[in-house]
Amino acid sequence: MKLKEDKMKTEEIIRNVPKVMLHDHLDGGLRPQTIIDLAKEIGYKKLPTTDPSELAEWFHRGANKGNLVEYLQGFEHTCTVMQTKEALKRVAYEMLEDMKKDGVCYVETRFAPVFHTQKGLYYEDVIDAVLEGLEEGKRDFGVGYGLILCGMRNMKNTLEIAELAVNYRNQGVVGFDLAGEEGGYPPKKHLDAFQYIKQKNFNITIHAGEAFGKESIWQAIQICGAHRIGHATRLVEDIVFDKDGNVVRLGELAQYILDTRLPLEICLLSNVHTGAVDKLENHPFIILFREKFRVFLNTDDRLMSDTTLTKEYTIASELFGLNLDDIEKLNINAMKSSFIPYKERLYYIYNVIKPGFQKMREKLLSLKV
Ligand SMILES: O=c1[nH]cnc2c1ncn2[C@@H]1O[C@H](CO)[C@@H](O)[C@H]1O
Ligand SMILES: [Zn+2]
Repeated sequence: MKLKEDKMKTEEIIRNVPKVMLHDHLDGGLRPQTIIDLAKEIGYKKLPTTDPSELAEWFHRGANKGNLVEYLQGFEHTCTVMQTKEALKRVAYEMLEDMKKDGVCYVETRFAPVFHTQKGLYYEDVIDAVLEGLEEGKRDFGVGYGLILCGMRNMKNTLEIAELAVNYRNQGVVGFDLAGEEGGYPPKKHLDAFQYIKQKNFNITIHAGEAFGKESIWQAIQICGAHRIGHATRLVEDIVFDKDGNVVRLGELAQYILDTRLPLEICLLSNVHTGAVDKLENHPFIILFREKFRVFLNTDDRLMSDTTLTKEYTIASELFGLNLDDIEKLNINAMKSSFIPYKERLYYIYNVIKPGFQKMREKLLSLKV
């Protein structure tokens, strides 16, 4: 965005327009101070410091190693302090407060119930506590939410998690995801879980094309029936470029994804930290956006990737030259892709997102920037 710095900064503009986020891990977005408080309550000694900014830095350093396996190690600490109903509720509630500050009007957050039963909670206790925190957060901060339950690729209980997701469909759970280390754990190993979700007319998103190639994306869509893909970074492997980097031709998978408007949940910074891309400048997001794929931006793990949705969009604006219309388009893409009922999606688009962007345009006009 070409704006005069002294009038309104790009970041401030982006923070103040209504945004939608569909890929955010609840256990990857704790406030450092909350981790410190919760660790103290349970006598957890493995944190390196009780200083919140040092702790944030430590998590980020641990995640920023260029591979998914090391990136995922930090979750051991966040999950360890999320083993009571109170802790789960607090984290969920604070997440919505943080979304409000970030200018997010609707969020789909996700987590894996299997990581929260170390101290004897049942799955239902875990999910109830998270939903309670989300419901209170929605009431206090006015941010809409949907909850996605993650099955883990390296575990065998994904059908059970899929069943739980369906059981909670009328209480705030909107879909089922497959997360965790990608290499060596193809999604087709969890076909029973995906078939169950499909039979129940429910929603599937799958992490794919992050640490493994386009085959993983193909399998997630065509074998497992994913309605959305998390990351899909390596879909570029299915696009042919000329020597100047212009798109010459899409492969069959990329063409299918484009034509069927299959949503891609793009996470810029996280992809650099896990090594899915070598640097931000080389992220295929802008190619996919210009080719009119249904893409939008997300944070993935705010704590590990030291990010917010405002930051992701600000970086994209500065790096790839997005303007306000582009940012509106991306957020409408996100809302169209959400797992809530169609009429609710329309409500957000026409009553929240479009008026919010229009208000910002008028404000910018009045400032003559
Ligand atoms: O970028 C990612 N790729 C794959 N798995 C992830 C990513 N970020 C987090 N998780 C995994 O999802 C679980 C549930 O939220 C987290 O505990 C983490 O293990
Ligand atoms: Zn993720």
